[in-house]
Amino acid sequence: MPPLNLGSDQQPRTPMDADEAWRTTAGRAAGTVLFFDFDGTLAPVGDDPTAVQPAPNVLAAIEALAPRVRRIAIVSARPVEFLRDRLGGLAGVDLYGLYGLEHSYSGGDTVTEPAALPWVPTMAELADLARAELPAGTLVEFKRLSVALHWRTAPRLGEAVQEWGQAQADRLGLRVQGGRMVLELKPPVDRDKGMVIGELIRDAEAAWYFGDDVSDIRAFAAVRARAATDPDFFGVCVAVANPETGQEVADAADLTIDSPAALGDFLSQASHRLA
Ligand SMILES: O=P(O)(O)OC[C@H]1O[C@H](O[C@H]2O[C@H](CO)[C@@H](O)[C@H](O)[C@H]2O)[C@H](O)[C@@H](O)[C@@H]1O
Repeated sequence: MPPLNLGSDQQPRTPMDADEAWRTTAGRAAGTVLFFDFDGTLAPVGDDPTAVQPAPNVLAAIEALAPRVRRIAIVSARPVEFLRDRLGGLAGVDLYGLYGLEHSYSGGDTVTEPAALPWVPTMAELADLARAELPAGTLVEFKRLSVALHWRTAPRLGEAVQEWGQAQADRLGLRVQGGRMVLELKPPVDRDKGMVIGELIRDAEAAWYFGDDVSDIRAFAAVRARAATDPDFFGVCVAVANPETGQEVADAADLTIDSPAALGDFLSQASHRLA
């Protein structure tokens, strides 16, 4: 598949220069939505998924941007409660967890997609089975409505873990989502980052999406699709570089930023442009 930003019907009208892009956004800031993935975008990746924290400067930058745009949302594969814990101090930011199977608007209660709830017991059993059957070195992350199988600290296990995960998905009728040294098993419920973004930008005038991994490419595609049908809509897709799946993501983006810390600097500068 050609990179999304080179497809003949999806050619971005986005200026590739970030200064120009923020100037264009400033003219429609009240109709602008900013979306951020969490792991690898706001937070640097580490060995232990429970230990990661946002890069020091990103939360302050998002806080400064929030009053200047219509809406800010975090769209992640993490549960909403995890995001709330890590981003707790951020007022007025919407959280979409588990690829949109959960959400919380502006600090409100967490709402779960009803169609996913019957899958909780299956996921719990699957996590137990993974812990029992997968070789030592695999990290099993149970997220209530999904199970992530990690091999970051034991890269040699990647192939075996993916084979096991795919076999379980086939057996149980689950969906799989690949990522950075991780395979995730999810309920067969139609919800992904692209669907979330597509719904949230229906009446927006501009949107920026910042992401680092392959699941974020669907979100980029939703921004592109909106731009393709509305010449007045202004969409920008930004990749945060990663050494694993990053090339594919960068190929689909308008801009690439080096790291979560660099994203913090980029957003701080942006908040001055939207002032
Ligand atoms: O949608 P995201 O917010 O980007 O979440 C994607 C996955 O992120 C986490 O895994 C990744 O980050 C870990 C911590 O840095 C790292 O150890 C792992 O190798 C990465 O794949 C999270 O643990 C997963 O559940 C998410 O699916």
